[in-house]
Amino acid sequence: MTGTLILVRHGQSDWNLKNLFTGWRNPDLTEQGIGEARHTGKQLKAAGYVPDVYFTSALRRAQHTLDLILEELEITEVTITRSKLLNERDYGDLSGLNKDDARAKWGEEQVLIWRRSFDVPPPGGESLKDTAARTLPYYDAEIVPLLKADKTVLVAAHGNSLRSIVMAIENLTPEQILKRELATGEPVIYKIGADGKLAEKVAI
Ligand SMILES: O=C(O)[C@@H](CO)OP(=O)(O)O
Repeated sequence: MTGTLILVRHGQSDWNLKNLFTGWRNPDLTEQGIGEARHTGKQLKAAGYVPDVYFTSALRRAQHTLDLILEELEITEVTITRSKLLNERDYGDLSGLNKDDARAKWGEEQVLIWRRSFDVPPPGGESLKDTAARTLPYYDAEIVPLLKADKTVLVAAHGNSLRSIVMAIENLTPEQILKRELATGEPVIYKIGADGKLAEKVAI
């Protein structure tokens, strides 16, 4: 028997569209982002997924994404656990800055290091390693026991908070996770075995 884990990055946010570092700032979805979230819900419904348990972050763009998925799944009676431990990586002093302006100021290479290195945090913010240090204990304590009990769990969260979980589940190296991008609204689906480890990655 296996549990099913569905990870969904939020749809395009207003600050994704404006090309701003977002982190813990709290923009909502754009019209495109709303469409992406609805599309995810429709895809999951068409594939027959009916999650038992729902998690999201403390940020609006992820919560709104989950609400839209639930609407498409036509699920109204639901308990949602919202935790800031699933929040996006904190971008610190870069939050709110334009990514192109940051490249012009600090150089392409430095900005890439801040964005995609494993353990170099942006000034005043979190590295992916720092993010994993809060997401993974939460995942292990709150989500893995449900998966071991054969539940289907949906987590609507963020590019980097989900990358930290994907890295652990797929046992990726820091070099491999650097290159892994999660598209807005694109679900990643895993079957997780009774040992809590990856049994199978499922295409949708
Ligand atoms: O701004 C952010 O919080 C993230 C996700 O959009 O950006 P990046 O792709 O640089 O990790």
